[in-house]
Amino acid sequence: MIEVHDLTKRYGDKTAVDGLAFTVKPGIVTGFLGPNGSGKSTTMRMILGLDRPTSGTATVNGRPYAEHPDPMFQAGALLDAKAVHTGRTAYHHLLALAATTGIPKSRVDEVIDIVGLHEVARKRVGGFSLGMGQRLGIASALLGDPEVVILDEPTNGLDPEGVLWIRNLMRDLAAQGRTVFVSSHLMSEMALTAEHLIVIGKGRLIADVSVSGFIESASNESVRVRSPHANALHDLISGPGTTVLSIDRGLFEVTGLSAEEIGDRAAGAGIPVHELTVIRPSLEEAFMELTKDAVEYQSATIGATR
Ligand SMILES: Nc1ncnc2c1ncn2[C@@H]1O[C@H](COP(=O)(O)OP(=O)(O)OP(=O)(O)O)[C@@H](O)[C@H]1O
Repeated sequence: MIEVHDLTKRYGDKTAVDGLAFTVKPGIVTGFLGPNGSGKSTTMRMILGLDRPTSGTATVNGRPYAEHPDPMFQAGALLDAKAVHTGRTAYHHLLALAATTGIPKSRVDEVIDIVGLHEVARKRVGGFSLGMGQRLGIASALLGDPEVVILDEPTNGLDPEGVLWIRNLMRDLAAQGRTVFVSSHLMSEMALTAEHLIVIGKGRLIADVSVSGFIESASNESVRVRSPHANALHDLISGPGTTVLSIDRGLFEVTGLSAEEIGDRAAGAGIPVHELTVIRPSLEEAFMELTKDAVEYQSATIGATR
């Protein structure tokens, strides 16, 4: 379990994290979402005792991470996969980590198997691909068989096979009862992996919501309907609780009525319909909408691409 209370981090006059409060529960994957620069890495670093909060607290399994006598067994993290000694083999990198933290040698072979690095374990890390480096970073995180696993953008730059592997691994770790906290700036990726979401923007909490709740609130659908009898159709579907936008001649975008209702009404009135399309915003669009006021460097064309 991770608990964050009123967590704030300032760098000079820049507030990177601004009064964050949330709980990350065991047994599920929790996605930590936010646009670039929103404070995800800084928050994770404070949870792991690598940055000192300006104010507030972050605890792992009930205590600040650094105050645990056995931190490697409490939480394992992948923050920067490139932070390894490139001259060492993967095996020796993990062995050195294990030796300095009182973890038995047998666990090194176990984590190498878990992450599928068996064939390259005796090769120097300097020659590793990005995906192999991510796997090694995850092996290091799992070395202490920790209750809490924290991964900062673990799928960044990976090929589809690597993305799928990490997705399944996170789900398995959660199914084993662990707390899995994973950051991303991609809503679509989190929708496939996480059960719960903590969304931040400009260091502030924007949403603490289940993925299914987010999808439900995001699926604010509308219906596009086209008919050569534009006026008759307009009269038929207009009314309280319905919004009818005229897009083009005979083409309307309707909210407040389902496609079935519109189709049935038109059929009942003998009005021909040439198009009936349900329009649902993508999760990525819903996420952009949610965080639009909290994006640090907004592109001028963002609206035009929707
Ligand atoms: N050591 C530092 N000194 C000054 N400013 C910093 C420092 N570390 C982070 N920041 C600033 O704090 C803000 C939050 O950064 P952070 O890296 O935590 O965001 P993020 O959500 O992880 O972003 P990204 O997805 O781009 O990695 C940014 O504006 C960043 O420039």
